[in-house]
Amino acid sequence: MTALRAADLHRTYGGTSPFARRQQVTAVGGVDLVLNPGDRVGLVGESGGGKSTLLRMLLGLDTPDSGTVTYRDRPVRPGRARSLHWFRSDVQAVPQDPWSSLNPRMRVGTAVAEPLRCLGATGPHDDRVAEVLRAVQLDPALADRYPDALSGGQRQRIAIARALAPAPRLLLADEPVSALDAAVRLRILHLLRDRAEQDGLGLLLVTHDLSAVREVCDRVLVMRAGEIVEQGSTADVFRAPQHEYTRTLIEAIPRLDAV
Ligand SMILES: Nc1ncnc2c1ncn2[C@@H]1O[C@H](COP(=O)(O)OP(=O)(O)OP(=O)(O)O)[C@@H](O)[C@H]1O
Repeated sequence: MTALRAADLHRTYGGTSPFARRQQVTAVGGVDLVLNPGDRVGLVGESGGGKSTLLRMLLGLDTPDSGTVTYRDRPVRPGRARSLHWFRSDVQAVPQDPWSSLNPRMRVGTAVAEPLRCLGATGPHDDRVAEVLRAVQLDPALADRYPDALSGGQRQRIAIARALAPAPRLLLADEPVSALDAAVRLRILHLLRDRAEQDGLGLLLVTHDLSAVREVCDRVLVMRAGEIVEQGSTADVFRAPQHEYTRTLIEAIPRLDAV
């Protein structure tokens, strides 16, 4: 049984009046995608290509205009939190923006434990919180702090720790290392890769940065203007990119991976 499956997803933004129709943007125009436990899939493309929109539909946060998202053959649709527990306990997300994703009035430890509480796990959760903070190379003592006192890179790692806290089977991460310095970035990418290889976590790494995909993923999807223009094993796509757009992305890889 396939875990997460998207079939022919479409999502357009803009109004339906004759005037507004001219301003419509097709954010996602017919995407198919499959993610199973243990998969390490990179979804790459430039800003505005539709990656975040696709991710929101995969997570049941947005409704496609057409097409379906299923998890273990059950439909995934936006709805009340409780009606999605069956899905959220297996599929977690790392949001793109570590500044807005953390409640400034909630201590870090409470924020990291939040998915556990929401999913009905009985506490105390202190040990699990300390474990996942250590996994993302943060001092567990940060649990007592408020997000305002933390750097962007620390917040980003807290968002990753929080997503890992309920031990999901799949992790959908939107630019999860964009705020990290080069050395920490590599360690976090390797943590994600190890979770996939050793624990069978299925990973969808959404990024504009192909070097991150090369570190972590064995399969890559290249998205442009709402469509997957190329896909294949990471090795093949890097060795012999078929699409001009993929070649441009590969040429743009920053030389940070020498750290
Ligand atoms: N809420 C919205 N209303 C109108 N247009 C939107 C909305 N969200 C996204 N778009 C448009 O849809 C297209 C795809 O955006 P999306 O954020 O999915 O791309 P992306 O590849 O994730 O880019 P980024 O990496 O910058 O997040 C863009 O043209 C964007 O302007």
